[in-house]
Amino acid sequence: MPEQLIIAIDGPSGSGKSSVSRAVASRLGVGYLDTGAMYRALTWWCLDQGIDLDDRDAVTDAAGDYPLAIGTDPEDPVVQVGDTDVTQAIRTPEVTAAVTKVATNTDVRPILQLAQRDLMAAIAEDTGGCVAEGRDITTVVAPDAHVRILLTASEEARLRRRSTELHGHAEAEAVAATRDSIVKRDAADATVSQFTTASDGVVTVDTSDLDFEGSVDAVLTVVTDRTGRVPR
Ligand SMILES: Nc1ncnc2c1ncn2[C@@H]1O[C@H](COP(=O)(O)OP(=O)(O)O)[C@@H](O)[C@H]1O
Ligand SMILES: Nc1ccn([C@H]2C[C@H](O)[C@@H](COP(=O)(O)OP(=O)(O)O)O2)c(=O)n1
Repeated sequence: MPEQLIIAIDGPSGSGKSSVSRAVASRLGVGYLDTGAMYRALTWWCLDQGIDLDDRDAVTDAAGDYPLAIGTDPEDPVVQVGDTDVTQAIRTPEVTAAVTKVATNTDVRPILQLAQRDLMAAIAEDTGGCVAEGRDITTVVAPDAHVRILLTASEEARLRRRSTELHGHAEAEAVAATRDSIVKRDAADATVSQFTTASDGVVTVDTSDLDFEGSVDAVLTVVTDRTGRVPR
């Protein structure tokens, strides 16, 4: 059994990465890293500072020195930039619409990827492990993780979940309003990361027909099979 348990989870928007990863980290008693929140917080910072997201160099400079403090407690992952708590602000439709410009800036990515590796090591040192989730964790940030999972779900299920989360229901109008933020963003994000099919050694967990607890259990089963670690 590895002393420090590193778990990498990738997948498209709405597959359940954040919520499932948090629950998995809690059940294993280890820390959590939401790498998407780092791209979102950088986007929020650029918008707040009046940095033009089309100015690749300016955004790259910001990536190197934005004052991010990311919470790694899976029960309460607070995100702060400077003195501002941006936990909610980074989930607004404005940031969601803009984040792809930052995430597809190929000069920004290596800077955040390096920061993510350092954070994962620090979290593992502190808590005995780390569950990190995003789009390129299994392939680029932590290809040596003890457990690597691609969390997927059908487009229909992902639209239904996000629509319910944002609008309280999944009626046709709400699903249509959600479509761009899922489908278009995934297509753009997929140009810089490989999260639509599993790379060698990455286990696919399809949650289309699972409820939330079922998804958590499916991931924990992979963890136990691979590492012998039994959740609490
Ligand atoms: N297996 C599941 N069944 C039903 N709802 C789920 C499932 N997994 C996640 N959800 C819900 O779907 C929404 C999107 O999940 P989230 O974790 O934000 O996905 P991602 O981080 O992949 O974008 C959340 O409201 C979450 O509670
Ligand atoms: N490791 C990562 C994590 C997120 N991203 C991108 C992909 C998304 O458009 C944004 C925000 O990611 P986030 O996981 O918060 O997005 P969703 O909530 O799943 O829709 O950042 C990335 O390119 N690489």
